[in-house]
Amino acid sequence: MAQSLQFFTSTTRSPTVSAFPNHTHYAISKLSSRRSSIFLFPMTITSNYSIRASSTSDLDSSSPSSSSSQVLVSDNGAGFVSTASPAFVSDLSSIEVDAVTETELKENGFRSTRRTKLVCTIGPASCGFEQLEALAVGGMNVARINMCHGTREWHKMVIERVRRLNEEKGFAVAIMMDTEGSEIHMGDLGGASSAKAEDGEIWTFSVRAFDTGLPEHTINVNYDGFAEDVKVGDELVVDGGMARFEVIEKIGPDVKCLCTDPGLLLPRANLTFWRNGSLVRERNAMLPTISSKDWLDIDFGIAEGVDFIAISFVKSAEVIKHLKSYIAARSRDSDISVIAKIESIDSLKNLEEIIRASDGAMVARGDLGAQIPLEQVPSAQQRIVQVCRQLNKPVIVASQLLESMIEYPTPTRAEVADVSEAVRQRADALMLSGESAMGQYPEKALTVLRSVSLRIERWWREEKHHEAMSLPAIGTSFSENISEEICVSAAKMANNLGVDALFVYTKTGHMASLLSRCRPDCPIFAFTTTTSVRRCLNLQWGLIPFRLSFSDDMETNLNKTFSLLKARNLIKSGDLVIAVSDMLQSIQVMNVP
Ligand SMILES: Nc1ncnc2c1ncn2[C@@H]1O[C@H](COP(=O)(O)OP(=O)(O)OP(=O)(O)O)[C@@H](O)[C@H]1O
Ligand SMILES: CC(=O)C(=O)O
Ligand SMILES: [K+]
Ligand SMILES: [Mg+2]
Repeated sequence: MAQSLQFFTSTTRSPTVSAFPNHTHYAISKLSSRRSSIFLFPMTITSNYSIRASSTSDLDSSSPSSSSSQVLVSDNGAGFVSTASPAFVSDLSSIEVDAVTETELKENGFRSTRRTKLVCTIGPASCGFEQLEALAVGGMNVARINMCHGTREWHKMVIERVRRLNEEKGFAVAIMMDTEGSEIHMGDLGGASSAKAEDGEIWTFSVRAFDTGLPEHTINVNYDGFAEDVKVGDELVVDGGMARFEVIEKIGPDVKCLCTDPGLLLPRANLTFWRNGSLVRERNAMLPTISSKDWLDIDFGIAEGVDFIAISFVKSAEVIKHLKSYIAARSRDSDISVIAKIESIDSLKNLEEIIRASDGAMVARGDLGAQIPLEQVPSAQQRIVQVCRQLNKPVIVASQLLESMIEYPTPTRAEVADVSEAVRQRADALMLSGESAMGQYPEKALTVLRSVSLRIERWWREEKHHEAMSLPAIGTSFSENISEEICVSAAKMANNLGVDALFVYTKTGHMASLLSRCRPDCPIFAFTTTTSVRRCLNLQWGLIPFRLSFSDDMETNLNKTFSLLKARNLIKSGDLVIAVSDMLQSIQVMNVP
């Protein structure tokens, strides 16, 4: 027997009626032969099962799906539906789930699926079709391309390969484009993959263009005002401390520097300047967050239909709002999520409003560690992860998670501990940078992220470390508040009853992220109507996104889903499931028939 708790509100409900529970009364009613329900309703119900909660903001009843056949066509993000050929449409009753999820579900059951999502930066070590496929098989949820490196043609090729992989092999890998930003950095070392600066050497940092190759011990700098701004005696820090120099002389566009801390110089490494022990920030403050080159890259990203655009060196919420309206005006049908990279002092100062304005955030520890003392990075990370969770925005922990694996096939114990801590903090996603872009062991590094995530997640569940994080109400309307309450209650019920999975039927994805925010013990099957929403859900903790054409009738949706999932051995009779949806504000508890 199935049981449900339903919340009914009317479209005309006055927003001034505030104390919802005080205005409700309780009734128990039989809905159907196999489902009994508890109604909480603030008004007289005139007919029972046909009433829908239509005041929810997450409901789009104009969606064509409400009249279409209720067929599960989940390819788990692979885009079969939008590109479906007529031949494929005739076979819509099959379920396409990506190979990784399907294997995990079949072999280990619901409870053991990985909750933490994985992002891999793609570079020369991982851009081949087979290499990308190996990463997809290994659990890559999002492929990141960094516009600091490579040509636009190269990025286009990577995007096309990922798309082809999704289409041909049924994966669901989303694409994130990361902007270069306009911080000061070195040039590309004239084609060399690295250069070694030794103690006591004199190097020239110059804004001149060298047509005939770089002279020895010379570094190009991308910022024209560099030679004017810098002062003799300044400390020049490469990549947050990979090497250090002291400015000893200025000669026109050239700045002579003495190497004081030897180290490896990598192409386009970030440069910061310190004067009397403080970071010199005026220079960067004058540069726009989104440079003219970034705008061209953003146009490219929109044209290519990437799923996420990550903005480097965000200083304020304004730039995010500006970009979001720019994207909205240019890409009417696609939903590109904007991720704010937290990697500067200003981004920490304005953290809450930046995150509120964004669709997600990245703890970009590489540059962050060059701007604040290293020992402050862990607490900044914890704060960013917490704020994101509270504001219901996905958060990625990035940089140097497994840095030693660029060269070695096993991580250090300290690196494993760092990954564990990010998983324990319940970040939505972990990111590989150099490890997957140019390291020797991209797949091995991904395997480490995957196995450490699985182990720590399981340990966390077994030990019942339910953190008592208070989740403040974030919705601005009454119906949004109801959705939040439903998700909080459903997640709590799921934990207390030990259910196998939460099901959420959501058109915008919002209900799914509200459930994810609660970090329940069981996985969340998120059924949504569009491929772009589903790919964005790929970044969120614990969500297993499916594409499903569903109706507003939950009974039909559930029966259809059960039979389609059972046919693929993804669920079995007797599994205990809790379902919520944004069509009918209800919590339904049932055993799979
Ligand atoms: N498309 C690419 N082509 C060549 N090398 C790349 C590419 N993408 C990344 N890399 C290499 O991998 C390293 C790490 O990549 P990552 O994306 O973290 O860049 P980053 O330069 O550290 O800058 P950011 O602060 O934007 O992350 C880079 O320093 C570069 O050497
Ligand atoms: C990822 C990134 O941009 C950083 O760590 O600086
Ligand atoms: K970048
Ligand atoms: Mg950075």
